[in-house]
Amino acid sequence: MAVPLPVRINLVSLAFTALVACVLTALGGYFLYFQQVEHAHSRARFAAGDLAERAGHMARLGLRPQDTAHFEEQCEAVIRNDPLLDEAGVLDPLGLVLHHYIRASASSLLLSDAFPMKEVFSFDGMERAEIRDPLNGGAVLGYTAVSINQDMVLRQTLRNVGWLVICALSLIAVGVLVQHVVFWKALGRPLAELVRTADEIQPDRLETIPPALERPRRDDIGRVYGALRRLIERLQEARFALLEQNAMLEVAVRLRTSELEHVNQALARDIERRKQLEEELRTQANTDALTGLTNRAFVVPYLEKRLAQAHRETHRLGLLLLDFDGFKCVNDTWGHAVGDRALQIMAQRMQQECRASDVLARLGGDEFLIVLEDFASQAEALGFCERIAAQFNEPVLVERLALSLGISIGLAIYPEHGSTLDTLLASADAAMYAIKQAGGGVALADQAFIMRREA
Ligand SMILES: Nc1nc2c(ncn2[C@@H]2O[C@H](COP(=O)(O)OP(=O)(O)OP(=O)(O)O)[C@@H](O)[C@H]2O)c(=O)[nH]1
Repeated sequence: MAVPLPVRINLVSLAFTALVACVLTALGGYFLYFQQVEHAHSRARFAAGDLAERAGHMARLGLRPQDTAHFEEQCEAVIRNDPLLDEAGVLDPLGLVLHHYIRASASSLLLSDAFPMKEVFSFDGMERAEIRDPLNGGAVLGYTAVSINQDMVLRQTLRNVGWLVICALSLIAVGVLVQHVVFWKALGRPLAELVRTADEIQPDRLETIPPALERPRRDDIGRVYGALRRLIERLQEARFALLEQNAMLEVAVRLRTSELEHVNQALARDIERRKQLEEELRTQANTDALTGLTNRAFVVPYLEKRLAQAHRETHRLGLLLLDFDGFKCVNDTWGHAVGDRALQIMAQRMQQECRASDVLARLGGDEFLIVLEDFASQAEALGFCERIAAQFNEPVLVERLALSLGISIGLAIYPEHGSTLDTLLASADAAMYAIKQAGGGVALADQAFIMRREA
């Protein structure tokens, strides 16, 4: 779980304050100890001086230190009156201990004959004074020495340090409390509110600024609130612009879609028209405009295909070449329009005579061609030719005119009269020409003629 920022700040601050307090307490303890030591030394100096001065007075009265036991009491009084002192003594000029008192609880005995004189003068825990003889020009009569109570110095120092620590801890506790209150009010609560407010911001609820951000604040948090408010305002603007753009985009897409639909429809119509046109063109290309029959362009490739199939399937195929007789005369006598109409009527008659499997084509002028299929014999094919020719027995009625037309038909049969389109056409043409010379009718191709051409 994340620790809130104010608590973290407090913890860091607490750790730092504790560190500072520890350092200050250590320095204070060190200082207190030396103060205490210095105080004990000054007490020892004073006691040693006092003892030496009393000994001087005694010497003025003619009593030397070694002559009176009064100094025993003096030494005891000094030690009893001051707990900071441990031991007091009077020594002769050579360092021999004349009078001496040591506290019962003292840890070690310093002033004894075993304690050398030079140690007395150099030992750090002891203060000394000279006993001067006022009657003898201040000659040295001996020495006084007072040692300090090290244990007591330490105990008192520790006691003082203890108080110091208590004071420091109390100060830290108060400081932390104050800090916590200050940080929570100045930072924690506003930050928590800021986080809650930021969490509540939703894209669809940007219309109103959260009330917490409207409250005026003059501190740094207030600046953060202001920044968040400005951010929301910019988001509002951006969202509004986005909605506008979306709406415009939707309209543009709708327009474009409808445009595309129109274009698509127009394109579909175009394609359909083009297909129809192509179909018409194909039909036109393969159709004779006057009679509506298929034309030469269609029938020649068709004939080639049927010939190939007949070759594969080994069946017969009939080819009829037809040419009107006396048609020029109709044109010349009654005009081209009457000739046209006669051509149309005769084409219709011939077509009616054909079966679905037969193909009638106009090659041009008054020349026609029929592809004949499904016949069992030459006689059957010739019978078909006769029926076609019989259509010309009836006069052709055009604009109250009864026109008489003849027909010459040359019949060539695959494979008897030719195995290729050219030879079949030539056979049929020769037969048709021959019968025309004979005055019209139906003629079967001459096999001998064919043999000659193919040879
Ligand atoms: N009305 C009309 N006449 C055409 C058309 N195409 C060709 N012709 C005419 O048809 C005639 C055909 O000539 P021919 O075959 O010599 O006429 P014909 O009188 O039948 O002579 P033969 O075939 O020898 O019996 C010509 O006068 C052409 O000008 C057409 O589309 N319409």
